[in-house]
Formats: sequence, C-alpha cells, structure tokens
Amino acid sequence: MVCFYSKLWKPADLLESEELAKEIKDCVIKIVRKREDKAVNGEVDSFDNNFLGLLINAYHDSDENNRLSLEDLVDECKTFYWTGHDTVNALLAWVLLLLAIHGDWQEKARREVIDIFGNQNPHPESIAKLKTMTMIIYETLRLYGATNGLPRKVAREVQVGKLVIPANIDLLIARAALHHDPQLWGDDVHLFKPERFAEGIAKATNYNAAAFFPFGLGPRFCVGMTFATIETKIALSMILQRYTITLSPSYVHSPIPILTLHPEHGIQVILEPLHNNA
Ligand code: HEM
Repeated sequence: MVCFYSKLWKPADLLESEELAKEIKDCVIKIVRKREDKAVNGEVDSFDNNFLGLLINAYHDSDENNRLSLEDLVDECKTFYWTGHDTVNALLAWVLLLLAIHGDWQEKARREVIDIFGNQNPHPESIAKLKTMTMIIYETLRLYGATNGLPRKVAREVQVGKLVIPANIDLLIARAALHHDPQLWGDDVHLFKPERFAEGIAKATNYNAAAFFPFGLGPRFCVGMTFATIETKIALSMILQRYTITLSPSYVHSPIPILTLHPEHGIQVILEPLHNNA
C-alpha cells in the first residue's frame, strides 16, 4: 500500500531531494564525459591516473565482469566528495576552537610550525616532524570525532565476554562513549589535554586498540586517514604562520551530529594578522 501511494504522491521534501540527487548525478556524469572526450580526442594519453581517472578506467574495463557501472562510478565520486570534504572541514573547525580557547597550545603549535617551516609554505618532507600538532589533532578527534559511532552488522553469532551476540543484528560501536570514558582516559577525560598523546596512541590508550578509533576499525577503516591528517596539518600550519586565533564572545557551544559532528551555530573566532603582510 505504502509503495502504491508513494507512486501517486510524494511529499515536497522527497521531491526536492530526488531533484538534488539527479542534479548531483548529472554534474558528476558531465565531469566524467569531459574527461572521456579528452582521451578520445587525443588531447591526453589516458583517462589519467588520479582517482577519477582510475574510476573511469574501471568503467571502461574490457572485461565485462570487472567493469564498474555508471551508477557505482557516480556513487564512488559522491562518497569521496562527502567523506573527503565534510570530515576535514569539521576537524579543522574544532581544532581552531580548541586552539582559540587554549592559547598555550596555540603558541606551542605555532612555535613548532615556525621552527620547522619558518614563513615558507609547509613542505611534504617535513610534515611528519609536526609532533605537537599531531597531539593536538588526536586530542581534538578524541573530544570531537567525526562520527558518534561505527555501524556494523553481525555476520554470525559471536560471544564477546559474557555477551552472546546473535547473527544479523545491527550494532553501533559507540565511539563517542569510548572516547569519553573516564575508566579509559581518567577523571580529566572531558578536558583538552594533548599531552595524553605525547608518546603516541598506543601509550595514551594503554595499548587498548578499541579505546581510540577516530578513523574506524578493521577492514572498513578510513581510506583517507593519511590524506586527511596531512591536509589538516598543512592548512593549520598556514593559519598559525599568519594569524593569532581568539574566541569571539558570540560563540555558542553546541556540537550536533549531522552525519559528522558539527558546531550547530558555526565557530566564531577572531583572526589577527601576525605580520602586516598576512
Ligand atoms: C578528519 C578526517 C576524517 C575522519 C575523522 C574520517 C573518519 C572515518 C570513519 C570513522 C570511517 C568509518 C570507518 C569504519 O567503519 O571502520 C571512514 C570511512 C571512510 N572514509 Fe574517512 N575520515 C576522514 C577523512 C576522509 C577523507 C579525507 C577521505 C577521502 C579523501 C575519506 C574517505 C573515506 C571512505 C571512502 C570511507 C569508507 C571506507 C569503507 O567503507 O571501506 N575519509 N572515515
């Protein structure tokens, strides 16, 4: 019955979301066709070896069984666009908030950036030297991780301690609860203390791999982790080289999960140039 009526009548928001989904799909297909045309017209040798090029190659695979469908190609692009953009955007926002509040850590991070890069743009070979910034990013991900939990489906009955979990049930591994558990992190669990990570994740979690997993766990672990952390470090270094960050009095703290954890009213910080030419 529901199916029958939904064919006759659709609420306005469903119609709008279908329209948007179609627009996004058309937009991705347009980009794909443009890339294909360039290869066909001989302007470039191949579809390219970047991510989009690899997907287009798979879409043109001569082996029908291996070939990627157009639907899957579009879905992969949408997944990477969202996972690649929204998560890092939120992480950068939360780091800026915490550095605006914790001026001492902001200063430590800036000193490290200037020691390593001076006023030059961050260069890839030295990103790994940013130890303080790594600690700050981990502690931010602990307090304001992108997801509240990891959804999983139980494939077969398993026993975890005294608990028997039946097959086929849906589970949410409560990341936020574990990242805020005083038994794992101590009574100061709600405080921003990047020094927890001074000797790495293993030491901070007392060698408990399930205590800290901002990028997930197991075979579906985030494929963009390295890219995301490098991107965040570059952006943050460039901001710290140029500006001091203080919190605006208009900021209202209200983290809400909209797929990823977002500041409901945005994050209002005041950036003041460190140099006249910033
Ligand atoms: C701060 C940044 C990011 C955080 C915190 C984050 C976190 C996560 C988490 C928690 C998962 C689920 C893992 C699981 O179920 O075990 C995930 C999956 C994924 N992430 Fe990220 N992510 C970030 C950035 C990125 C970026 C930049 C990209 C791509 C450029 C990306 C691509 C993906 C993809 C494709 C998946 C799905 C993997 C799969 O299901 O096999 N992520 N991410």
